[in-house]
Amino acid sequence: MIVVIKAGTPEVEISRVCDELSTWGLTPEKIVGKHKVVVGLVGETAELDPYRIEEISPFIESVLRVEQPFKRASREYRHNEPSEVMIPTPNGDVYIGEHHPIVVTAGPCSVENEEMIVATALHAKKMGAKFLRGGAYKPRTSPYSFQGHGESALSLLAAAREASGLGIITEVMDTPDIDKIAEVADVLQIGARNMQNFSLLKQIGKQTKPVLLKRGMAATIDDWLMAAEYIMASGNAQVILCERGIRTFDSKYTRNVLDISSIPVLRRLTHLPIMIDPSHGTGWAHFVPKMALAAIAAGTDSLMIEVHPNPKKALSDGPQSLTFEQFGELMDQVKHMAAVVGRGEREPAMA
Ligand SMILES: O=C[C@H](O)[C@H](O)COP(=O)(O)O
Ligand SMILES: C=C(OP(=O)(O)O)C(=O)O
Repeated sequence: MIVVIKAGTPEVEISRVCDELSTWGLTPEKIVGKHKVVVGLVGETAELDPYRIEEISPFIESVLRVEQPFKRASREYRHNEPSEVMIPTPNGDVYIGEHHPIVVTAGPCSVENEEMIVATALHAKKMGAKFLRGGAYKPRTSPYSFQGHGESALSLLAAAREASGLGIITEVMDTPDIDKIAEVADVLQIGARNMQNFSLLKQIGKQTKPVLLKRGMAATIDDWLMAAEYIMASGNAQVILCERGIRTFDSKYTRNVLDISSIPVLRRLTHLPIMIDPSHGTGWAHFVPKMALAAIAAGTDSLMIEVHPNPKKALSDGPQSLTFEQFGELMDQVKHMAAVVGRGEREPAMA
């Protein structure tokens, strides 16, 4: 349920409404949007009569039911206003959300050594990316495949952050690793394979860094939004949803099927920001640029692109990684497409 507060209502009156609703055994959450303040209500609201709530205060405009099972993640919960995630990085605060320029995250699948991760970070920065991606802990299909360098790769990510000023996005696979990864990462990634690891979701929701939640390869959009709900219900509302391709009957030409239609669907269902990963989505470097541009045209807020100094020698995901040169070309196209849809970098205002 949400309580829509009238414009211009004094703070003290909003607090009074929240205090009263707390005494009813509900958890009120004040959400300040660009146009409205709403109070989200979580708890046993099924039997509650909205008119009884409206009677609490003359400052209440309306009381609406949230019909979706994912309450906090639903678009209704913010009265149709998109949320944004703000991430402080050494190069400045980066916003990901519907009213902001397209943000690009780039980097290798795995952190292999200091030289390659720093070189990739510097190139990504030069081309306009805002985040460096790279796995220290790698979820691999085969136990015999390279599993990532683990903890020692975290200090290499820290070195790349320092050299480039880019924010770091890296995956957490296991609950005991959360704190040490959060010391280095600006955004914690939950990978496709862990999207429904509920104990991990609950723990990641208890820490304060933003979370990139990848869609499970066989997850419906409702499953995915319920996974986001787990994180939000544990206290962390800074969730970005990342579509990375789903499994279908046809895996002959692409590794996964990138569900571009999830973008407008998510827009309708949720206020959360969206990222698209065409690298895992297609599995082939050749297809990545077209799908990246299609994702911008369809309304994504951000992209995740795998880039490697020498994809042929990559320890993981080489075939889907762009070379530096290919990434530079793609970034030129991204800038054009972003401008076409009104999501280009804003020019600094003239003095
Ligand atoms: O991003 C890297 C993943 O670990 C990789 O895509 C897993 O794939 P694989 O282990 O099936 O090769
Ligand atoms: C493992 C990764 O991706 P996914 O979870 O989407 O397979 C990754 O981005 O490193």
